[in-house]
Amino acid sequence: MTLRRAQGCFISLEGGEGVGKSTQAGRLTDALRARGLDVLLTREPGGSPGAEAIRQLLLEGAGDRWTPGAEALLFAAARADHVTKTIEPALEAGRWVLCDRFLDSSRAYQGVAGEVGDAAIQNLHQIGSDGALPDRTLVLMLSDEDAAARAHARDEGCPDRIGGRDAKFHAAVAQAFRDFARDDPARIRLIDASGDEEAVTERLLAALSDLLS
Ligand SMILES: Nc1ncnc2c1ncn2[C@@H]1O[C@H](COP(=O)(O)OP(=O)(O)OP(=O)(O)O)[C@@H](O)[C@H]1O
Ligand SMILES: Cc1cn([C@H]2C[C@H](O)[C@@H](COP(=O)(O)O)O2)c(=O)[nH]c1=O
Repeated sequence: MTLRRAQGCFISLEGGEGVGKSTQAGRLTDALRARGLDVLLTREPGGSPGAEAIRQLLLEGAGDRWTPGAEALLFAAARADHVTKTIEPALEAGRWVLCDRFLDSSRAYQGVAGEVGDAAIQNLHQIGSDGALPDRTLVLMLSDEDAAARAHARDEGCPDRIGGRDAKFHAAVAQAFRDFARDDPARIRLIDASGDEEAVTERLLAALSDLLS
């Protein structure tokens, strides 16, 4: 489903742990605002009061706190609240929405790496959020080693419930994002996340050039 909007665009930033999404979400928001756009920066899980409460349930506690299916349902419930309360109203008001993670994180983490299955994740998204999709999804890609080093340095060795999963899980997440981009090149673009922050922001802007003209 295409979300109703006056003139705004819905952009999601995706990728594995530590690739620089949150850093680039802030930088890209500034760059788009400097072009005169009214941008709402939001994130998942979270982005509305209800979804932020669910974020705590998802990211805190023991690794086995939820079954894979329960985890997928919680992400879908948080997303449904976020889409209804935050994303849709902003797009209807003609704003741009930049979202740090969205559906493709559930497809990669729960659907593929967590083995719930892509079709099941898409079904939950249809039920919860009417299948709403971004206009463009930019996936930051970094070698598994460099991403793990960045995340480790940032977290000081104390990752959250999902970030702390093993290297095999995170490699499966990264491969899933590559596969999604191959299967849906019109929406999903892979972006090289290596090098300095400014260079990465320029690559992201280049991947939005058709939407900015
Ligand atoms: N281009 C870059 N070069 C070097 N370090 C970077 C770069 N971009 C971000 N970092 C650093 O890497 C760490 C991870 O960045 P950030 O938190 O933005 O990643 P993320 O993709 O949002 O991670 P997560 O999904 O795990 O929250 C931070 O300490 C950040 O300062
Ligand atoms: C939206 C979404 C997120 N996750 C995971 C990915 C990360 O480990 C955390 C979010 O932490 P961040 O520092 O805000 O990136 O949650 C997931 O497994 N499934 C999802 O749908």
